[in-house]
Amino acid sequence: MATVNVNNLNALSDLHKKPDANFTYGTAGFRMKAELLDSVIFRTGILAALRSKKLDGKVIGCMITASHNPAEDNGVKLVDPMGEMLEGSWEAHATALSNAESNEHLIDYIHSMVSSLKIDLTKPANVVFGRDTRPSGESLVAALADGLKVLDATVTDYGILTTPQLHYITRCLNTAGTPEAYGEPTAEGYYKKLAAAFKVLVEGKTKLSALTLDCANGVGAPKFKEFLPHLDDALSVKIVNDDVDNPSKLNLNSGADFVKTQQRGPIGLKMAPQERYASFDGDADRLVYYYQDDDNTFKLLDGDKIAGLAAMYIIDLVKAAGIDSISVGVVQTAYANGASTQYLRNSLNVPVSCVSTGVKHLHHEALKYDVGVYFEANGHGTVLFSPSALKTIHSTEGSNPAQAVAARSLRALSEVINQTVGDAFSDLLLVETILTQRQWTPKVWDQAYTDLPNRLVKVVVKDRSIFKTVDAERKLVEPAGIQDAIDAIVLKFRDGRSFVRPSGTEDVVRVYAEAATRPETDELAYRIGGLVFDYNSNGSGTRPREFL
Ligand SMILES: CC(=O)N[C@H]1[C@@H](OP(=O)(O)O)O[C@H](CO)[C@@H](O)[C@@H]1O
Ligand SMILES: [Mg+2]
Repeated sequence: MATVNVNNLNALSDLHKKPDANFTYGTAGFRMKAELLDSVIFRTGILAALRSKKLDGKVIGCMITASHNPAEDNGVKLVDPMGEMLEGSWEAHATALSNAESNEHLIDYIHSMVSSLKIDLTKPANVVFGRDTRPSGESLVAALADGLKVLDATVTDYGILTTPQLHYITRCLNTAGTPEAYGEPTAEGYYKKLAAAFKVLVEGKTKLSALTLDCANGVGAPKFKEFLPHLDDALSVKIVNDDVDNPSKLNLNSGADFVKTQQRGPIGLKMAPQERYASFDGDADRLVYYYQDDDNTFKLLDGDKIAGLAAMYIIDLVKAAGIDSISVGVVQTAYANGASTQYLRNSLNVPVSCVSTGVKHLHHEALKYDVGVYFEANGHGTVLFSPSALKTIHSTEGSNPAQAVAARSLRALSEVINQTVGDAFSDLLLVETILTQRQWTPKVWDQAYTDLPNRLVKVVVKDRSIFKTVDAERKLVEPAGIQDAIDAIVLKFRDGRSFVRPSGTEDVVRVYAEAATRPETDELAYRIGGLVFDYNSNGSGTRPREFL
């Protein structure tokens, strides 16, 4: 069995010493204050090389970003060969490597992986990486490169990219020269592919008024500016919050997460009634839309609304193309608004699955449908076309001109939508396609259903690990008895629904509540919040005043 060059590892690892901290590779990879990340990223480089060797030298992607987190944070996520998230069973290896206390422990763990996973160290390792606009990215890339040197990986640094661009590039590199070739493995190739498909989709339609796009002062801004010229004149976009030269502004009072959680527009953005607005998050994999109604109320068109719009459109298009062998399904999490689930099931008659929080769960479930639409309410999602659906779409010519046009649109749609991961650019083009095809204002889109008022509350507890869930995180089985208490409260509220789960990314327990009216929703959320806080005296700090 080949072994790791210990001298090489020692010399490199000494440059990236582990601080006194404990790390976990979670739903969003590693994510924390950037100053803690140097050793974690160095070791993630080693893991990426091991993963590539395990997969016979297939290219693994590595993205340095902390998405919607504040500017001082950073993080890292690995991308598997087809552009999907790192296989779940490797997350534990990432965690173990990052926590090895000494070089000896690190080497031991690598060797234990080599033997238990039968990794052939003589195989090549190929890794590509990119980063968002965070200032800490540059030195973290250097740590990553050192980690990759440990196992002599062949690397390509793609510089500053959006997260979905790196997923796209990874898939392109691994499919090049095969019948599944995904495209040119460059940002330029990505722009060309998306733009060509979008132009087909809106050809001959009257252009909509300009969309105002908030880029959260992140990587979406320079990259969307690079992309726009490829669209020629097919779409008008006015970019705001594009100040990437002031890192402290990243995600500050702007961006998809701010808009979704605060249920308001970015601070400083003057909104005009009935105009379209959209926000990206800090690494451009999330998208939400919004508008201001005639009575000046703020209206959010979140991931659930995008999923509903996309499902409605795809079902119509499949029918219009005369195809009856393709079924559409939608995947949501428990955070999806109850009204959206009702709309999908009862108005669109599509099957809806509910899975645990985290995109990998949604992605996995969506693969079970011919066309699987998946979105988290926060705006992260995409539409997956199965190989058989693609085959049908590509072989459908249509028996009349209308069917031929619909089939052509379906083909273009499968090109415009990023098949690897939720992608704000791609999702934006999807929404703009549908609104342009239908000549809809955001208000018309919004009329599909009315969201139930909802509230998300964070509860700080002493130990969130005591909260154990089942049923796609909708029910608590531990602590014992708490679910009965929740159910008893929920029963008192019209259209009431509430669930409690520990966050996978923050040290809090989240409470979600919805009910028929805003006051009832707030009362429900704060009563459950209070219940969780008080349960077995597990609350931490001062009991929030609003808790009932
Ligand atoms: C309620 C909510 O928005 N939760 C987010 C959040 O997960 P938590 O496990 O709830 O902290 O971060 C995840 C990663 O970005 C994202 O997938 C998920 O939707
Ligand atoms: Mg993101």
